[in-house]
Amino acid sequence: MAEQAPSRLVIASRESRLAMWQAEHVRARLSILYPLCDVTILGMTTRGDQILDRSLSKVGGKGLFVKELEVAMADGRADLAVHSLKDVPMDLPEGFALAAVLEREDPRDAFVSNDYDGLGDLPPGAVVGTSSLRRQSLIAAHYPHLVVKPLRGNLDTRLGKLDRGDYAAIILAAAGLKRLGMEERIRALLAPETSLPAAGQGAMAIEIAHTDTPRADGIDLMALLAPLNDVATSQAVTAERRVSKVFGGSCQVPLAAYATIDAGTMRLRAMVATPDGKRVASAEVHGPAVDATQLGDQVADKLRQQDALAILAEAKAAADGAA
Ligand SMILES: NCc1[nH]cc(CCC(=O)O)c1CC(=O)O
Repeated sequence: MAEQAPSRLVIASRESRLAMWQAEHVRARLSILYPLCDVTILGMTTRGDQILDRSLSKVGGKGLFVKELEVAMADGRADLAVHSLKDVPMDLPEGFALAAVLEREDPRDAFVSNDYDGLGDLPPGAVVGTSSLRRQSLIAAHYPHLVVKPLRGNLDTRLGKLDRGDYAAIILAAAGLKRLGMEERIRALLAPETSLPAAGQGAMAIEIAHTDTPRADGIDLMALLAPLNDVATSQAVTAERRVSKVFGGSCQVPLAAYATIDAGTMRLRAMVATPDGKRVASAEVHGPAVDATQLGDQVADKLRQQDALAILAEAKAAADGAA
């Protein structure tokens, strides 16, 4: 039985093309589930979208993409927010919760270039664009002859900078390109063995304001949105985000965590590295997918045994030094 829906629901979203695509996807699915409910999208600009001249890890991290949307929900201007899960901090502010994690798109990193077929084809000194510390570390570790330069902005901005010739190649999440119908720009998909994905990459999440006090209209949003939750994705990202949380949980750290599930068994891989790629800790665990949180803790323990904390301290010192 479908939950009782209100006559109207408002989705808060960033205004980038990818964010709007994702909000529209959720809007369409809710309209099918609750045909009598009028679902609309409230587009808004966040601080993360405005600050484009500095690396996010230096101006406060990914939370900058979600704060304004949370304020809209707290004010009653919106009922839910759709996010790329990768941009959602590990700990949500008091009074907010994730109501659903949607089925994952391709979680891999994509190599995008107009002239080259893959990282292995780039000549020494070629400039690769990415602002992700994780991608930077991985490139430095596997392809030390390449030069990594920062690259910020939404997908169209980043592709524009590539096309202008500022970079020989750029690395982007495959999920965003696929969702926006730009899959043909992908020259190569990076195997998880080379470029282990970030926690939550490729998954969308729905956030709601959530307290013990019921809403004035008596609507149980958590129950209303539950049918959009994908159990396997939810288990995978629970494990991945646990690893991230154990190590300080932000994009200020070069950390990868990636879980796959086969017949109820999870394989969880995780990695931390210094930005120069010289020190890397990586670990892997297997176990029942329902034990996602414990698997996250186990892989974090294994990383710690390989000096992950010292590696992260070195990464942080390097980042602070560069700021
Ligand atoms: N860091 C920004 C961000 N957040 C989510 C995505 C892509 C879509 C996704 O992972 O779901 C991107 C762009 C990128 O990393 O290239």
